Amino acid sequence: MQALLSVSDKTGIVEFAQALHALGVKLLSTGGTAKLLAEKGLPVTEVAEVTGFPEMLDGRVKTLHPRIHGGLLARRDLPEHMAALQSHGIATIDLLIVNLYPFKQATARPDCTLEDAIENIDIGGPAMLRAAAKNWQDVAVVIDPSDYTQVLAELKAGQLERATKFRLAKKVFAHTAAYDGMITNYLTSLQDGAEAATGAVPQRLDHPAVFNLQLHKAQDMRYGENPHQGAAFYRETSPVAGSLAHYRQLQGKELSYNNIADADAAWECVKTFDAPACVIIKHANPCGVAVAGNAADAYAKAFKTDSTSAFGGIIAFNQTLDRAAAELVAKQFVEVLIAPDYTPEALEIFKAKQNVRLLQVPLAREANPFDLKRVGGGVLLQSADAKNVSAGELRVVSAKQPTPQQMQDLLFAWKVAKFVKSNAIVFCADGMTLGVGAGQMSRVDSARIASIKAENAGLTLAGSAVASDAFFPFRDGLDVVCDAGATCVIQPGGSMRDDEVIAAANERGIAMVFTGTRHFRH
Ligand SMILES: NC(=O)c1ncn([C@@H]2O[C@H](COP(=O)(O)O)[C@@H](O)[C@H]2O)c1NC=O
Repeated sequence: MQALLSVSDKTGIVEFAQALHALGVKLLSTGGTAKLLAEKGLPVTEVAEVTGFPEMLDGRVKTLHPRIHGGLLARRDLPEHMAALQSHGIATIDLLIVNLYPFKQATARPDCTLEDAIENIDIGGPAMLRAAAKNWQDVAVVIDPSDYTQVLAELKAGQLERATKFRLAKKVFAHTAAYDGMITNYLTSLQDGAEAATGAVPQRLDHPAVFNLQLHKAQDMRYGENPHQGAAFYRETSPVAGSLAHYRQLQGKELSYNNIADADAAWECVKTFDAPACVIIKHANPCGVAVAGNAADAYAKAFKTDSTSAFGGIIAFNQTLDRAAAELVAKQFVEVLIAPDYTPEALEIFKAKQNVRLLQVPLAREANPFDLKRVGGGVLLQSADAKNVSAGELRVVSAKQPTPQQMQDLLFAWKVAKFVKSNAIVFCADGMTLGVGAGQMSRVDSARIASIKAENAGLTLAGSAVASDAFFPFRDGLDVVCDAGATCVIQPGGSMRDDEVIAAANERGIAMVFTGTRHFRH
């Protein structure tokens, strides 16, 4: 058996080659890899010896030769193929271990010139990978050091399983597709004229002309948004730290499509708070959000907002879920719970409720690199709404100044409003939501609904703070929230009739602050 080793990422390659050698496998290798193996005392034949050509053109041509590609591509079951190899003195290559030039790492460097990027496009590597993967029945191909262990174990047991060889081949085509996708994303993101500026770091457009994205199936689902729709959950190759895709399910039934969508809404919202927070989501909207001194108190407050809607909700915490919080949550019907961690006592409590899906997601606040939304025949791509307004950015536009307590409530309400579908109106006080109006076509209706919901929950809006995700186009919406009892309002401002709305705030004697940014969410 002959193996060809040619790797840029040399992690584990020496140990792997030593084990192959111990199994009697003949080692063939390219420049840098061969040098490393030889230094470790392994008998290795350089590819250049086989091809009869030195590696040339700064490594651009090393393995691109019939003596290599013949050895990879010949079908062992076809006598004509084997005869052709024999007549040309070509030996078969039965195992290929290749990983590619680090294009991603190179282009991530801020000083990467176009020339650097181009030199990091691997040519010979993908050619060999594709050749071996095409001939997967006869050639095993390994691109990922994490596969070394399994390959060795099977070789030691006698031979590589057919299923393993097919899995490795599929992995190769996914990998080379992603690699070419990455190159295309980079090149088509370059501004016109980038090709002229030799030695300079090229200007890049925010959105490439061709956008490739590779997603990996994490799980099939019983159905999609509705039972007649099929569905699966796909994960990015490297999801950002702290994103839902990193979840570990500790117990409970299989996650559904709606569970994952709602869990994401809950998790993204709860992550924005520093204090212990709890978010209860129903149909992608928060129906209760609160901060408190601990997780249990945060839950108790969040539940009060709309205990009817909280039934069967998706509940997220930004703190370890402890016994006190678990005991409270366990009293209600909950579909999914999300927390950075659970104490053993909390886990014990949910053991008796095996239907509850418990997700553990490591907490980190990195924003997603982009947002993507399907439309007929295409997708809309935008940067994530990562804007978090700070107190310093707010502009008080009313005659009345908000008190420090009001300012705190306003900022809390504003954070929540960002996660409520537009038009969003959110009444809050003392770090909890009192009434949430979501997804209405009219802002006035949203305001009315939010106040009706607070009334239904028996919560007073007297002295409350209100957030509106976008500006009040007229004073009518403001009048509704004032009539309900709000004494301070936070909104982006920017309406043609801001003057009218500010005059209304002054007339009603409330404090109003502008954020300068809005948070539409559709
Ligand atoms: N040009 C070629 O024929 C060629 N053959 C293999 N490579 C790559 O060379 C790298 C290994 O090089 P070395 O063993 O010299 O460190 C691998 O990433 C492999 O994918 C090549 N390099 C680039 O195209």
